Amino acid sequence: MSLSVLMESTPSPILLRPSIEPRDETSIHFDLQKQSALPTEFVWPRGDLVHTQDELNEPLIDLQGFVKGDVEATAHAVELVRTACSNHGFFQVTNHGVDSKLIRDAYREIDAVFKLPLNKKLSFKRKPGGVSGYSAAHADRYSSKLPWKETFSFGYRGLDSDASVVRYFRSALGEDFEHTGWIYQKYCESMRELSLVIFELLAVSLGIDRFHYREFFEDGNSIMRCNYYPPCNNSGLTLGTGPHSDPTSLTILHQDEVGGLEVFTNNKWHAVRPRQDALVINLGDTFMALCNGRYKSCLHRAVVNRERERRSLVYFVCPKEDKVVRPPQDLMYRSGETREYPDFTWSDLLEFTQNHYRADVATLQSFFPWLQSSNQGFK
Ligand SMILES: C=C1C[C@]23C[C@H]1CC[C@H]2[C@]1(C)CCC[C@@](C)(C(=O)O)[C@H]1[C@@H]3C(=O)O
Ligand SMILES: O=C(O)CCC(=O)C(=O)O
Ligand SMILES: [Fe+2]
Repeated sequence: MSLSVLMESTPSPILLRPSIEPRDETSIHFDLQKQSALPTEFVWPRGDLVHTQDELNEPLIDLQGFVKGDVEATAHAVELVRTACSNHGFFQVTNHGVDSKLIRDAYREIDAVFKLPLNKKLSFKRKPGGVSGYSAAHADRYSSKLPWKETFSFGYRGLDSDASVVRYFRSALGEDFEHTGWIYQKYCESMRELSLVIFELLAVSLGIDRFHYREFFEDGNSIMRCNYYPPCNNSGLTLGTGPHSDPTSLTILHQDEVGGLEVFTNNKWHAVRPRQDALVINLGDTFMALCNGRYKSCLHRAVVNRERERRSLVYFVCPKEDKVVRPPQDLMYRSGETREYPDFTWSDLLEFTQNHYRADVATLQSFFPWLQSSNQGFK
């Protein structure tokens, strides 16, 4: 579906409330776990709330054969990835090598964080312009279409010899959460390992050097985000996460058994079936630029429900901030393609999404004019 048509059917990108000075904190936090009526700030436009009964027909890719170098299994995985990524950029992987006990431990630990009293959670709230910390519905950043969710995010530097995740948990939440820090240190290390395998699979499917993307991301700095979606009395009027494509490169998401992740493709929303033994993989805007638009970064959202809380663990893979994002030469020469996107850095796109623009369906289209006008990038 062309972006312009998509744009008509989804809300125009909204700009943030001027992010120079967030409003007075005391007036903008919501305790979603104690909310009875739905505040108007959480009501979304009707066009964003279209309900779906359809399920996404994304492939379930068994990684075991690919990792072992089995020729037939690799050919099968490559074909499934190529088709899915050319269409909507979503697929699920099994035999991914991430310990199922580690995933269970990660949910148990983050449940304890989200169950803390609101004033304790606000003691480690996200600082303006930053990524790490707690947020209640992003109410300090936006003044309308607030997402019905609490989030807790932190950065993860690959090749992390100094256990920075543990140090962050200890400094932000206190000694009592050091154990939680170790669980997420291990979780992020597992996510990084899996992401590098996925990048090899993507490179093979694009017919380029198998290690190209692996080497590009090896020293990357990623973002771990835990989403907590409380039950909502008026779940049909709000969204847990609004329609967007991820500005990042690759997303590795585990959703609990409740379900709620939906993908917009073929002009309709499609639910992604929860599979506790699988991980959902989707491409982000930065990877779309890294493959010159061959593969799609796709619009998706998260819906909520009246009865059950829902959680998702989302690992966003990002390159080192200052690396220039451009597609590999041999992807361009072989097919004689012209460039779809100008050079940029993740540092500039992250700055744009954190301080100037709310990531939605048109983030890249809005980013490049900003980049040019604000003389960012190559100073
Ligand atoms: C770089 C990022 C910005 C967001 C977190 C990561 C990748 C996904 C982005 C996000 C989830 C897209 C929807 C809007 C958003 C504001 C959210 O609902 O959380 C986005 C994240 C963010 O800006 O914090
Ligand atoms: O919670 C989900 O299933 C989706 C969340 C998401 O898309 C995001 O955090 O970028
Ligand atoms: Fe997303």
